[in-house]
Amino acid sequence: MLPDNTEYTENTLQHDPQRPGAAADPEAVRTVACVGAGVIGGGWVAHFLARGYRVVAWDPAEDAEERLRGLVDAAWPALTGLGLAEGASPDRLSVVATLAEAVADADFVQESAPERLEVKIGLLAEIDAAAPEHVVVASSTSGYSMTEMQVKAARPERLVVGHPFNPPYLVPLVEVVGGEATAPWAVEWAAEFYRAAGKSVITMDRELPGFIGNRIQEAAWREALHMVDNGEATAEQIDLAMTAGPGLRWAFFGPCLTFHMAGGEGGMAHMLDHFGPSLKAPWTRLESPELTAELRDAMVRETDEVVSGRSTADLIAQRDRRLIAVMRALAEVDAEEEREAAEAGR
Ligand SMILES: NC(=O)C1=CN([C@@H]2O[C@H](COP(=O)(O)OP(=O)(O)OC[C@H]3O[C@@H](n4cnc5c(N)ncnc54)[C@H](O)[C@@H]3O)[C@@H](O)[C@H]2O)C=CC1
Ligand SMILES: C[N+](C)(C)CC(=O)CC(=O)[O-]
Repeated sequence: MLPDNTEYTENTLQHDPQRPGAAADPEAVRTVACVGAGVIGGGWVAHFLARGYRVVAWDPAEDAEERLRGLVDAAWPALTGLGLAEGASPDRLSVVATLAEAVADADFVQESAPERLEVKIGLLAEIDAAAPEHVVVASSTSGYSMTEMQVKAARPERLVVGHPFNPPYLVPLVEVVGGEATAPWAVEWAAEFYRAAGKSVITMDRELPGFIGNRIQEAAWREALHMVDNGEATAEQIDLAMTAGPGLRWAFFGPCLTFHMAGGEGGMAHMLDHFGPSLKAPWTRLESPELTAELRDAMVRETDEVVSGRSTADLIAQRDRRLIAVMRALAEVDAEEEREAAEAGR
């Protein structure tokens, strides 16, 4: 990101005749509006503040400002430990009384309101009506397609999905995808902006229910629900199976590379030839269980056992420390491998 007094002079995006000339360079964004400031909106606020942006937030809840400032204060030590951008400060946050004020001077808008389609449709239309016309607006939705959400906006071409992972101030991934009425420049702009803001970006060229990350983790989640529903495994066993098993590997090799290694020297080809037929057995029951009241209650009860009295604030602190530890450890290994490669002249 550029300092406050930097003037935007050059367009780094590929030329797109549809793109309004006034759209700021993604690298020159100074002010981000965050609409909705709960778990995810608040996490975005903390992230953008830590990257040195000015953030203007709006949330209709009465206690929103207090909650938001509490979230930022709780995240700040972790963010400081990771390294703040120059000038980054919680003092650069303003919480305003209206949506119109929040987006009036924004260079980018991140919407993180409740996951209800009618709320998203109405809110995106309101943001679109109030925000400067060249500004890209992203929704944090974890499931709706932009095609469904942009139907009432007058300028749907600048609306994109920017799907984060919790907490957005630590987990780097954002999935960016447009709807049928979104212009390609807006998708490209959002991806470049998120990269400039320190995120790891996947740009999707088509809408997919659940995007990519949720599609994968919800497959695991569906199986967890099945097992609890059938009394086959407890929440504690499911969590341990993941954290002491596949989850540990997935922090650095994804499921494809992990299973490539399951095939030894023969790699993925041998893995599929060897285990393919037997892997089909569990696939045959991959339909969603009914989320009955009983299953809901069993899941809540068992998860409470895993929580075992810890407060949400304690869990957030534990989660953040562990995420940072994993990220630091991986960064150290990366640096060590780079040094070794340089020494070996690779
Ligand atoms: N919680 C999670 O793990 C993730 C959530 N998301 C997405 O982020 C979005 C927000 O979810 P959460 O932060 O979890 O929900 P949340 O319930 O924690 O926060 C929602 C916030 O929106 C505010 N709000 C209510 N009506 C509003 C309106 N009309 N306009 C603006 N704000 C309004 C509420 O006061 C609340 O502070 C959803 O679209 C969700 O799918 C995406 C990734 C992960
Ligand atoms: C639970 N969730 C579907 C809202 C989760 C996400 O969308 C991403 C995440 O943080 O895991």
